[in-house]
Amino acid sequence: MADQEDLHRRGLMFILSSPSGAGKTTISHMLLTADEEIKLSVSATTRPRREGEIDGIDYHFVSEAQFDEMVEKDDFYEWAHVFNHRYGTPKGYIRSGLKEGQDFLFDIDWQGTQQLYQKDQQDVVSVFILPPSLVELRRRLESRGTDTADVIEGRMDRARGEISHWAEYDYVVINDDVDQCFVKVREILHAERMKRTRQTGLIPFVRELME
Ligand SMILES: Nc1nc2c(ncn2[C@@H]2O[C@H](COP(=O)(O)OP(=O)(O)O)[C@@H](O)[C@H]2O)c(=O)[nH]1
Ligand SMILES: Nc1ncnc2c1ncn2[C@@H]1O[C@H](COP(=O)(O)OP(=O)(O)O)[C@@H](O)[C@H]1O
Repeated sequence: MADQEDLHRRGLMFILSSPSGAGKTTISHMLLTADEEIKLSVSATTRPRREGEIDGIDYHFVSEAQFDEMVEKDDFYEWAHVFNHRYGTPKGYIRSGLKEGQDFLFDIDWQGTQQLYQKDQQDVVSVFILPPSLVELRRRLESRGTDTADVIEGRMDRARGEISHWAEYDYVVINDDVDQCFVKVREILHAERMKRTRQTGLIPFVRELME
């Protein structure tokens, strides 16, 4: 019989993706505040820090040379080019955390999502967040006030391409009202945790019930 250690549920890799500006950072923060059992997988990026972002909390902000070195050392689970910058998920503590049953939230794009699915089918759960319209998407990017007009145009140009990957995700949620969207995302997380195939820790308990 497998020992108790093996019977713990492995952690979930819970992915939120969306076109830029649809609200995944907002929903991620709400989820991380409401649910103490999930931690953010903090990505490394070569993009400049935005006002209000904290190094090591929102991202690990690294230079091009530091990113190159991490790629060479095979330090990433996955990495991708997005908007002229590079973003990657450091393996680091995620690997051991998952083994111990820690759930992680990933705010990554469709390229990263595909790479995680290739590596680890059964622990990945992916959610794609859609904006209610492209007009509203532009309004949100403008109202966020973190990007120049050129950068906003670039993000709008890429939005259609990103949305075209929606069918590769397990779940799709429209972020019209932010509170309603958050509740839906949280319900997905709760339901996925209870999936029978993840409840290996219950095996001894169920055996006892059947005796
Ligand atoms: N593949 C991959 N994508 C990432 C990673 N970290 C962030 N991203 C994605 O990079 C894109 C740009 O992120 P960011 O510059 O923070 O802008 P945002 O779209 O406004 O949140 C988003 O689609 C993120 O989900 C990562 O580690 N890997
Ligand atoms: N449902 C919503 N209704 C109105 N504004 C929203 C909603 N969700 C997010 N926002 C706002 O839109 C902007 C972009 O959201 P953000 O979470 O940064 O998007 P992303 O991480 O997908 O780029 C932010 O200013 C945020 O406060």
